[in-house]
Formats: sequence, structure tokens, C-alpha cells
Amino acid sequence: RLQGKEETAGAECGFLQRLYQFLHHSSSPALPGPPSRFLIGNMMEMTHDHMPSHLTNLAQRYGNIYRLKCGSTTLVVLNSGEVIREALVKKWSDFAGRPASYTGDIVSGGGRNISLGDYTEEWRAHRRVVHSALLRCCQQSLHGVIERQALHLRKVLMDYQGTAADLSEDFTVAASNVITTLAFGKEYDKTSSELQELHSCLNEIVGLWGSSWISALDSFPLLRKLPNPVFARLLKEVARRDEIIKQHLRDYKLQDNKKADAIMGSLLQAFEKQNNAEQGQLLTDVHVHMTTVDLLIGGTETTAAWLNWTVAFLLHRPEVQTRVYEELCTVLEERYPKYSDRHRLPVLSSVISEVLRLRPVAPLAVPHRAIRDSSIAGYFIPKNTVIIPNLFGAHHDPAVWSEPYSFKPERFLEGGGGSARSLMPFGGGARLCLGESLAKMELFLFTAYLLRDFEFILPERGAPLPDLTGLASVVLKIEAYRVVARPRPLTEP
Ligand code: HEM
Repeated sequence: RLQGKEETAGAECGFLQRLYQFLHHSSSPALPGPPSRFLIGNMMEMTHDHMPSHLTNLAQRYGNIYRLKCGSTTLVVLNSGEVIREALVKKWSDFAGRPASYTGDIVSGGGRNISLGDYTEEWRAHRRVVHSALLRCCQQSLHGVIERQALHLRKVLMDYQGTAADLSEDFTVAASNVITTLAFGKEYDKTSSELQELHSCLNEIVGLWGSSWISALDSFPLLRKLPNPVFARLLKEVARRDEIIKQHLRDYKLQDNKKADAIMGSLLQAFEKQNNAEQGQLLTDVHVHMTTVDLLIGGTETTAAWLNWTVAFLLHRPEVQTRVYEELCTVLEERYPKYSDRHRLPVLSSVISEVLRLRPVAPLAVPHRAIRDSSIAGYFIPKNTVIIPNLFGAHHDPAVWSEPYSFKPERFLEGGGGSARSLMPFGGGARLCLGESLAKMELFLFTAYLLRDFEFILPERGAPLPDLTGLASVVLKIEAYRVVARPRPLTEP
């Protein structure tokens, strides 16, 4: 009888929920969006090479909030700072979920990493523990770790002896070493086969996962029955990644003198404490494993891509590079900068903000999911709607930024009209980038060290400037280009 009563109550609840949705839906306007085709909906809109700029162009026609249909899923694309803030910050608890995804589960150990895990009690415990381990590590050793890598990068650039090179790999090694030192107390040389294997595999996974061959599998389950060589490659790379990371964790656990301040040490201890306190196995070895993936993917490709963009933009406006150099010489005299110097280096800070504005390296953030019925900008948003925060679009919104497509760092200087508040390269709310503080210190110190010691110039007079369009996947990267890092007169540390 009890079960019967519960079923009746459940049915009433479901009925009331549908009635509530119906009333809300019918009293709020329908979301605009391109016409949806039979069966495929707006899938064709999702196959563009440069999704961030395509979605931004659609906003000119359909407004700052519009919908796209993919199979049975409705995506809502947010294209201005105002609507993104409303969803991610003001109504964070409505939109903190991540969409369930067949391919996402494969790359995230069944949704047990931070970036793709849904908003559950387990996820909150995981993020809390990693956040405090990261914070502790950052307070204790981050500055020194970045300084060491910045000086190493300086040596690598010196070794080019003024010849032209593609620096992207050097930036990747520098950013990756910051993370591996923090995580395991381990750093690599550019020629290390272990490092190369790890990055080729992570790069492949990020590239493959962003491809439309893979995302189609999420929207159209029937496609999973057909042979798909791209998907087969993804599975192979995920297996390779897991083997490499398992080896790293095994090596770390075997170390006699485990780096006490390494994130892994804090994590293993914190997980144990947490599990004892909760008297259950909320967090497992899989979470430690997936945290490593989160930190390596989140912390390497993003920072490295951003450094590569910065050099490219400065090649386009060499006079800005000169102003930063002059500021560094005047303010610091002959010493290297500390993070605490940032408020005394407004020109350098303005370059950092402007590159983050023009090329937010995670241009569409990571998709969010409505975990309950809600609304954005007066439109009814039913539970399970997928939300795409188009950060690229918000950073190019002509209502907020004058000449939005021009590289003008001076907009962030006093009286320049640019507002740092309107920038949101790290997202916001419950899903704010976990590495924001770490990334900000890296961007500042790496750029300050590089621009103090080198002038970046084109390989020869009349050589083409780097193409600033970018290759957009999960991370927005610049197409490979070559540059000369010419040592400045003031280069002795
Ligand atoms: C220039 C550097 C970086 C940028 C622009 C950036 C940007 C972002 C953005 C936009 C998101 C998605 C936020 C959302 O879903 O609303 C994100 C998430 C994340 N980032 Fe970063 N990131 C950077 C560096 C880093 C670093 C250095 C780390 C690691 C140490 C990191 C780790 C993560 C993680 C773990 C998440 C997932 C957070 C969650 O789902 O709760 N990121 N990042």
C-alpha cells in the first residue's frame, strides 16, 4: 500500500512539474534561433571550422541569447557578458551541471573528473579537496616554480641565438613543467620522450574530442553502431593517457622522499581524511587519476596557447612591445619582476587583459546544464537544457567594446574605456576555472620575464605576420608561425 501511495505521489509530482513547465513556457517568449531541419535540427551550424566566431555571427541575427537544436538536445547559446553572468554567476545553482555525454564519459573516467563531472555531492567534495590542495601549493611554492621555468625558458630562447623558430613547443614545456612540478615534484626537458608522449596524447584527445565526428555520437546514438575511425583513435589515445598517468602516480607513490608540498601528496592525504570523515568511499583512486588529467589538460594547453597568441599580437603592434619593455626597465630597474609588482606595471597588465579578451583560450568555456527549470533574460529554460557560454562572443560585443576586433591594450589603461569587469576568460560561478589564480600568476610572470629579456621580431623584413584567425577546438590556438627572440641588452639575471 505504501508503495502504491508513493507511486501516486510521484505521478502527481510529475504532473505538477509538467503543468508548471507548461504555464511558464507558454507565458514566456520562445527563444529565437535558426530554422531547425527535420531530424538533424541545427546540426549543420555545429560543423563550422571556427565555432566561436560562427556563433558570434549568429548572435548578430538572433540576439545575445538563442537556441540551436541537435537531435533531441536543445542548446542555448549566450553571447553577452550580461546573459553569461546571469546564468553562471547570479543563477549559478541552476546552471552548475554538465550535460551527460557518451564521449565525455569516455574521456573523463565516467564523469569522475572536475571539468566534465556533473554537479553532485561527489563532484563538490572532489572540487573542494582539489581546490584547497591547489591553494596550499600555490601559496607555498608557485611563485618559485614559475620563476624557475621562466628562467629555463629564457635559456632555451637564448640557445636559438637569434634564429627563427616556432616557440609553441617551448611554451608547452614551460607550462607543463609548472603543473608537473606542482603535481608530482617532477620536471622534464623538451627532449624527454616521456613528456613528448604525454603531450602528443593529450593534444590528440583534446583535438579529437572537439571534432564534429565525435560530437555527433552524443546527439545521434544510432551513429555509435557504425564504424568510426576517429572514435577508435580517441579510445586508443584515452587508453594510452591512462597508462602514462598510472605510471606517474606509481612513480610518485614509490618515491622515498615524496615531495611533501606536491599536490598529489596533499590530495592523497585529503582524500583519505575526507573518506574517513564521510565514512564512505566518496573519493577514490580514479578521482586522483582524473585530477591529474584535469590539471595537465587544463593547465598546459591553455597557458601555452595564450603565450603564443601574445607574441603574435605583439608582432602586429611592435610599438606596444617597446612600451612594455620601457615600463619594465623604469619600474623594475634591473631586477626580475615579482607577482606583487603587477599593479605597478599597467601597460604589461593591459596587454595581458587584451589578449585574454581577444583570444579567450577556452572560447566556449565548457558546456553547462540546467539542473532545474530556470530562466535567462526572461526566457524559460527547462531542466537539462545545455548552455553554451560564448566567451569569445561576449569579448567581441560591440555594445561593450569599441572596435571589438582590434588589438588595443590601451583600452585597459586609465581613461581607455575598457572594463576589466566585462572580461570573463575564466568563466564564473560554481564552475569558475579551477586554475584561475595559478594561470594569472603564470601569464604575468612568463610574459614579464620574456618581454624584459627579448624583443620578438619577424624572421626577416617583409615576412608575413602571423595569422590571427586561430584554430578553434576546445582550446583556441594560433596557427604555427616562426619568430625571432632577439636578446635585449639587459639580459643578465
Ligand atoms: C589562460 C589560462 C586559462 C584559461 C583562460 C582558462 C579558462 C577556463 C574556462 C573558461 C573554464 C570553463 C569554466 C566554465 O565551465 O564555466 C575552465 C575550467 C577549468 N579549468 Fe581553466 N583556464 C586556464 C588555465 C587553467 C589552469 C592553469 C588550470 C589548472 C591548473 C585549469 C584548470 C581548469 C579546470 C580543472 C576546469 C574545470 C572547472 C569545473 O568544471 O569546475 N585551467 N578554465
